[in-house]
Amino acid sequence: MITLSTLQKMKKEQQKIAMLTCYEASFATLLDEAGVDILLIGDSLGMTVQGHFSTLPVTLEQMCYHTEIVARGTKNALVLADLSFGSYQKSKEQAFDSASKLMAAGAHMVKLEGGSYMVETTRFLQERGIPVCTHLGLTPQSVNAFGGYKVQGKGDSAAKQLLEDAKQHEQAGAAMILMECIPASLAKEVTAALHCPTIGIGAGVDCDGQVLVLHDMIGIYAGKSPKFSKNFMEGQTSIQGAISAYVKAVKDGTFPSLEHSF
Ligand SMILES: Nc1nc(=O)c2c([nH]1)NC[C@@H]1CN(c3ccc(C(=O)N[C@@H](CCC(=O)O)C(=O)O)cc3)CN21
Ligand SMILES: CC(C)C(=O)C(=O)O
Ligand SMILES: [Mg+2]
Repeated sequence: MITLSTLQKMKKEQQKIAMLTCYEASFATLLDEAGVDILLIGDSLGMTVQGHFSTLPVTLEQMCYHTEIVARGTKNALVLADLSFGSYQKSKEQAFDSASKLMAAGAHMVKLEGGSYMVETTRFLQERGIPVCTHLGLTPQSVNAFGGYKVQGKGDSAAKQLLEDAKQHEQAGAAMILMECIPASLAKEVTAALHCPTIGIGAGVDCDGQVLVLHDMIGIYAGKSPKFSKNFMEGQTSIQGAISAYVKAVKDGTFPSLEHSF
């Protein structure tokens, strides 16, 4: 079983962490058996499974349902679940109520999106026994504020702010930091500055681990996949083969290459 201490050990020993999104039991078993370290029940299911244009319409009840059916198919991997939009931003108490439901559904850790204003929420959950992953950079629940899915952390002051946010969340007890769609050089700097593991998506090869959306990496997403994702079905004859190729590419540091980075 992968636990928090496994992940810390992997960072220390420079073994890369392979993570994928997963929304249901059959894929959970397949990914688990292929050696994926962390299964993320991402609110991206609003786009991949439900066909919405953003992650905003996803409800906490839906996240709990998907967490339950992923957890049921998982033996070894760590199960990480996204807090849905509106289920944690109001107060740290609201966040605890929502996170506790995801934990009861089978999550081992919850992920929240946010910068400095979320630090006290991270602390509140962590102190109450809920491991937290903080998602920084392109936080998709803020797509309307960003004006689109755009690269974040560009320029000195944005980079400095992101590094500061990461350090503050770590100090507040975050077990892991996930960085999305930021310059590779910044993600490298953050990874070196932290003791906890970092996971990147569109954040370059120097994070402690990588994540992709499952539907992008097997080439079945109906919308347009981001530039940083890669279709691992190319050259493979089965989904199992594609998943194994992804795990291997993350572990040996050949994914992401420069064409999948910013
Ligand atoms: N299928 C899918 N894959 C994802 O990676 C993903 C989701 N859905 N849903 C939730 C968020 C949204 N994400 C996205 C979506 C689009 C871009 C995108 O199109 N980015 C531009 C770069 C823009 C720029 O250069 O500033 C690109 O061309 O990739 C990025 C992240 C990542 N997440
Ligand atoms: C893109 C990943 C990191 C995510 O948050 C999701 O799948 O919802
Ligand atoms: Mg998400």
